[in-house]
Amino acid sequence: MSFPAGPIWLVGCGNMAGAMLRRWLAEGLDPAQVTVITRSGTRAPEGVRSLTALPIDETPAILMLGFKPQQLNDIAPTLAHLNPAILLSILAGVEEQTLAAQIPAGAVVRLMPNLPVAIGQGVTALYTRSPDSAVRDAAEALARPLGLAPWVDDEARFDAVTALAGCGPAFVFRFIDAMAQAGIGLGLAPELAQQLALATVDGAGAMAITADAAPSVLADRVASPGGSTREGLNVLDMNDALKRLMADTLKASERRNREMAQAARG
Ligand SMILES: NC(=O)C1=CN([C@@H]2O[C@H](COP(=O)(O)OP(=O)(O)OC[C@H]3O[C@@H](n4cnc5c(N)ncnc54)[C@H](O)[C@@H]3O)[C@@H](O)[C@H]2O)C=CC1
Ligand SMILES: O=C(O)[C@@H]1CCC=N1
Repeated sequence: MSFPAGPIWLVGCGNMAGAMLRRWLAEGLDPAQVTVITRSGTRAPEGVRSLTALPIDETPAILMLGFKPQQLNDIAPTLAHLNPAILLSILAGVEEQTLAAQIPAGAVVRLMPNLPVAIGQGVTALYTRSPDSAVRDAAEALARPLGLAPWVDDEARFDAVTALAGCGPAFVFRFIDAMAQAGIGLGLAPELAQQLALATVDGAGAMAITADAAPSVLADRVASPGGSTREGLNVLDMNDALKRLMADTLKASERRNREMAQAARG
């Protein structure tokens, strides 16, 4: 699947949109197709045009919103005349209808990427109401080089997808950090503890992806009867401690996505 033709403009290009762009370029997107528009004139990758204001008398084929959801109501009026064929939004929470009402476009596609897209191992969930297969193909052509690219049929589930996969890397990073800190607490040197935690999460994740059993079963395979893993699992499992913590974590993120959607609706 090749990249869509025509000019691609990114309005806002910070941590997330910047990671997507770097990966697209690494996978062969022509930098001459890309214009980045930011408030501060971000230093763009080589060959990419970087501006602090919209070009006059030009229209992108694809316009991607990469700023914060809280900025939509200020920035949208400045984009309302562009009428791109496809409007892509990575804004957490903000619904398709809110976007379509503020920024006219041939079609709106919501993307929910996560940070590991930078290395092609991310998740980019997609949602659109457009039945146009050319629109869906173009969005997928951009999402696929970033990693897993599942379509979500029900927009009402997009906040949950965002909580799990969009925010998820932060929760995993915290977990790695907590594991390393716990190792330090047991007397390991900080550098070794961090190395062990990182390699363990890396190896366990890679194994879980290709394994013949679910992660819940794999956990039991590590736990030799009467051994030390079971003692540790008993702590995580007591009163479903970890499950409850994770449920509360995702609920809080999902709720915040809904709040941002509500604020953008006005
Ligand atoms: N950081 C993440 O892991 C993820 C972020 N997102 C979404 O990505 C979006 C951006 O988040 P981050 O990259 O984390 O934030 P960020 O703060 O790193 O990037 C924001 C960008 O918007 C630009 N900007 C600010 N005001 C502007 C204006 N008036 N006109 C044009 N550009 C302007 C900034 O220069 C910057 O490039 C948010 O909507 C967020 O919901 C979605 C999934 C994951
Ligand atoms: O924190 C945020 O709002 C964004 C959404 C998903 C990840 N980061």
